[in-house]
Amino acid sequence: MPKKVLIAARSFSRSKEAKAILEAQGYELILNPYDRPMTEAELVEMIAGVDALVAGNDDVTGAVIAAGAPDLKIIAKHGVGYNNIDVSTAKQYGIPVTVAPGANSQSVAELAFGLLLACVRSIPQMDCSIRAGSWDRVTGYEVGGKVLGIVGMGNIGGEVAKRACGFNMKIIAYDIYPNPEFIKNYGVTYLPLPEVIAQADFLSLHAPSTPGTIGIINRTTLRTMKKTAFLINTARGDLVNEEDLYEALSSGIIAGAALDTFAKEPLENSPLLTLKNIIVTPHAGAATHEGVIRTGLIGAGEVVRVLSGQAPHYAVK
Ligand SMILES: NC(=O)C1=CN([C@@H]2O[C@H](COP(=O)(O)OP(=O)(O)OC[C@H]3O[C@@H](n4cnc5c(N)ncnc54)[C@H](O)[C@@H]3O)[C@@H](O)[C@H]2O)C=CC1
Ligand SMILES: O=C(O)CCC(=O)C(=O)O
Repeated sequence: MPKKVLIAARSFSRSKEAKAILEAQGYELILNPYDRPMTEAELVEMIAGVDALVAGNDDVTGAVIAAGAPDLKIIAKHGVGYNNIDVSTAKQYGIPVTVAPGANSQSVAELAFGLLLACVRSIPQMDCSIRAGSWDRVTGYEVGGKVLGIVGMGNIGGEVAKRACGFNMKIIAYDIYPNPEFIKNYGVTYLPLPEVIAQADFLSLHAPSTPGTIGIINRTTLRTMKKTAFLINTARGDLVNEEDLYEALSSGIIAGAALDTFAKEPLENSPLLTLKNIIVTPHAGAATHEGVIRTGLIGAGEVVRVLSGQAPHYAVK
């Protein structure tokens, strides 16, 4: 009987390089039949008898893991943010959860920077306006000399800081573990979170979703931001209270925002979509050809290692 790998992560299933590694082992690949992340119920229905699960942003709950045990030997996250996976239940069943550290950092950092520039120069708004028959120029702002605040200075935050140096920005950051390399290489100044939020002209979020970060951008903290500031969130939607952000954007508390991630995805019928000073993308930070290949190769390698009895390289602790 061939070993079975359920590939819920749609990016992985489109990566012939990653799939080839699994196919070379003779595994049977079962693909996510939906054109979106899988729900708990859908995963529970398909997980029985599966040896490995490659998960994207699918709902890998305790019920899914319980339904997969004892056959399920590994959950390989196609990416880095594993807040959608019930790691503690996986641990109880002795199932390692692996990630692909750094594999998509460049892709996400480039999108974050693209969003930052799109916000401050109103790029999507001007594109829309020309298509509607007008030739109005929006006067924006330069980013050189402005303060970029980064919350979560890890792999992605570091890549964002590297790019900000090229734009001659002043970089301030908050992280629970300051990294001296970022101070040395990119001139990052670490500050307490309230100071980063208050001083930033652009506030870019790159921390994981944890009990310590959920809701860090809320009514109270938004009111401490500059009125001219822009918020960029390519981390996780639940870092931002969306109702409070709507209020802040519609009443001029901050100038604008760009969001790639949302509390509930896909984003549907959100009041945020009625605002002109917001740009949204569909959790596409990691969606580049290069990033998907790197991420898939790491995930496939982890699956092969575990299914052949070896320890994974990048298991979540
Ligand atoms: N939009 C997208 O497609 C993607 C989004 N992401 C999100 O970005 C996040 C960051 O990714 P990486 O930089 O690769 O992870 P990383 O683990 O390299 O960096 C995360 C950083 O956040 C810091 N951190 C943890 N808790 C914190 C707290 N309470 N306050 C401040 N800092 C805290 C850590 O010390 C670390 O330096 C992921 O967890 C994921 O949620 C990641 C990849 C793609
Ligand atoms: O789109 C993906 O593959 C997941 C990207 C992501 O959010 C992550 O790596 O945490």
